[in-house]
Amino acid sequence: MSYPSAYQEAIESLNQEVSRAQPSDILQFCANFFAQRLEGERADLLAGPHSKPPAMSGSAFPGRFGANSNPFGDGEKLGSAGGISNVIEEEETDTVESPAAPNFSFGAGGSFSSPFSGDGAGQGPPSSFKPAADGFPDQYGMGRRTSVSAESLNPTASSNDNWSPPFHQKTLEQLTRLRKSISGNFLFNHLDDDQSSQILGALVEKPIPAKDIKVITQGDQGDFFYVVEKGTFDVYVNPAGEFQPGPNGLGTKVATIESGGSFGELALMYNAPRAATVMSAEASCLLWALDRITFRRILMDSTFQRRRLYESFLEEVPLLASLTKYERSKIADALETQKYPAGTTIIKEGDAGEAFYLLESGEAEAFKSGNPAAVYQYKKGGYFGELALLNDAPRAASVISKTEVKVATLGKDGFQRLLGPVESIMRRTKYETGVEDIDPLSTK
Ligand SMILES: Nc1ncnc2c1ncn2[C@@H]1O[C@@H]2COP(=O)(O)O[C@H]2[C@H]1O
Repeated sequence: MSYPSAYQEAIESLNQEVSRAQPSDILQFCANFFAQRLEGERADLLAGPHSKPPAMSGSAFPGRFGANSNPFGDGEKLGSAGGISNVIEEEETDTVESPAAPNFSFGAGGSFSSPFSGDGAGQGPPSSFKPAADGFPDQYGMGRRTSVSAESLNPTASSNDNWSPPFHQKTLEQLTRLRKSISGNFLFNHLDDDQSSQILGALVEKPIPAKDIKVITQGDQGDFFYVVEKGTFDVYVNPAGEFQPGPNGLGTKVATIESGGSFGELALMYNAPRAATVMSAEASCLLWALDRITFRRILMDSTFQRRRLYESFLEEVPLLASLTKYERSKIADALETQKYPAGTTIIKEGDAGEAFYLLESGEAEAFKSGNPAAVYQYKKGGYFGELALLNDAPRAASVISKTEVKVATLGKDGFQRLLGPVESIMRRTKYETGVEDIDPLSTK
């Protein structure tokens, strides 16, 4: 008997997924698998003519609450737009619309309807999900979907399939604002021109009119990555692994994200439940939302590689030991590696300071003019170049490579934004001879 090719393709995809995931509850797994494929196709149809149907959106892990159910128990709020449940504000009578829908708007009658159909997703986390002590889930990567869709077979842009990103028309004024918002974001640093214009086309503007709007709810499925154009957002982690109703349901505040920053990448990168709840900290905020598939196809590759590349090295840097794993990943996003042969002047005394350096391998030494002996020695995991940035002063010494070295550099902007929590540790560093003589560390 011959089967329709679409059916054969679907069954093959399911087989691959089952053999990789080895689920214990086969029926639930298959039900979720097909429900989510359907969901992806419908979402795409509703999103308009520019987008092509993804083979599958969402994660295939069986949710504690079953496919398409809301962990907060209000199954009736499930929306069809975006194929996912409404969100977020338990108290709100939300009208559900896909944030990707061109005609997205807030609800009638002046009451806010959450724009985030994607992030109120009904799929709860697997019951084994628990965040680590630092709020960063241990299981990241474990539930990683590796098959099924074109997206996940090859998450990077590839010429051998017919995927193209959604395109949302923008005014010149919107484009100018958008370009400015992403210009300082390290995740967008490594895009070529084509990728940049694809990302600019795919982002959708999302005004957040009020304070305390939950954009992301911990434990939910994630469908969008967000860039902050205006306003601030607070990040909360509940040690139970999900947002819970009640006065302490948010958990502890772990971070604040400001304009130019971004959030919501973890769930998309690792196919994991949302690791934190993210809420507007003031009224009149403005976000740009990027759909999961475009994020995975265009942005994820470099982000993922960069975080992996620096993960183990940054864990061994004593200066960064007090940071959470998440704070270290944000540093990894911003680092650039450079190699220098032995005898290279990496930093020149008296110059203006533009970057901070972590020594990835090799050895280097600091020298001060008039003194032929080295005043400081650097080994793997050491850092230099902080004084000029901390004090807005000229370089206090020259740093010269003693062997071939590999350094990870962090620009001034990243240094100021990401190393705030360890500033006091850097200020405590005692230079044995010379450097502190001309550097007014002690005056701070
Ligand atoms: N300490 C933190 N732990 C986890 N997530 C964080 C933290 N600080 C900020 N976030 C962001 O909060 C987001 C919640 O959704 P995601 O898990 O997709 O991605 C998460 C990160 O982008």
